[in-house]
Amino acid sequence: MKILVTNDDGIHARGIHALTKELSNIAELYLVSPDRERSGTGHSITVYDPIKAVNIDLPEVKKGWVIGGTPVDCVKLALCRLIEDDIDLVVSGINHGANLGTDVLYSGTVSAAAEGVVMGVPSIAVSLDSFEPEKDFSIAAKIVKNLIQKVFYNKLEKTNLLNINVPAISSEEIKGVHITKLGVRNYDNLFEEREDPRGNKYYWLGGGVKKEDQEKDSDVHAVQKGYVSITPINLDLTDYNLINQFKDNYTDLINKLGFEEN
Ligand SMILES: Nc1nc2c(ncn2[C@@H]2O[C@H](COP(=O)(O)O)[C@@H](O)[C@H]2O)c(=O)[nH]1
Repeated sequence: MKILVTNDDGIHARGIHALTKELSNIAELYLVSPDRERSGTGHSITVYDPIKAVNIDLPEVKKGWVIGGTPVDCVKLALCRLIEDDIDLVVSGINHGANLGTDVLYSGTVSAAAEGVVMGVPSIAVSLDSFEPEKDFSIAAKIVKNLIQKVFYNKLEKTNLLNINVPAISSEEIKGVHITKLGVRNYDNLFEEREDPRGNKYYWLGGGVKKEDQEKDSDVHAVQKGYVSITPINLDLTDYNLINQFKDNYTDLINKLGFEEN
């Protein structure tokens, strides 16, 4: 099995190295990682700047690159240009901090995995529910390895994206695994206002989670209660209910818009 490993916290983050150390036991690894922290970059790509790619030698990795781009650039560049072999799985993480509920819309970790699915490769995003840089990532890495080896390998369809969140507790304390839906994460979006030496105002996004979702089948609730959360995510954003509403009222809608049907 050939796995492409990436992340959004950058090559110096501990999470990606815990992941490659563990996954190198079950697969041949390729790594493409941003050269610096790219948290919160969502599905952004680099269009108007060149993307620098520098080889990196890592003991657990067949070939590795560090690039001056976003997490999605990493996967796109890897699958379209850098790697000639066929990749069986993209694994993005281990993120420093959970990516639960609506976090996934901002998350470079999840979007890098989503790009794998866009490129036709089954993909997994994995995050640890802790922002402590010295946190032990090995438990989350072992969970991902076991899930790939024992549950998902050869069973993931080409269109599958799994978002995995691991509670930051000991393996003995982890109560099990829940298959969940995306919950709701509301943030108290504290933008700190500051002033530069020339009197120009600038802002820093800070804040934190304001209210956690209490729905029992949500990813937020599972991690809160000490379970590993696995959320299957579909990239089809179409609102089929609304399509049917438009179809049911099509004639009326067209008349209101003043177009004559040809
Ligand atoms: N202060 C806020 N933080 C937010 C908000 N929405 C998401 N987030 C955090 O960003 C990361 C992005 O994920 P990553 O995989 O790119 O690191 C996410 O985990 C949340 O912690 C917000 O509205 N305000």
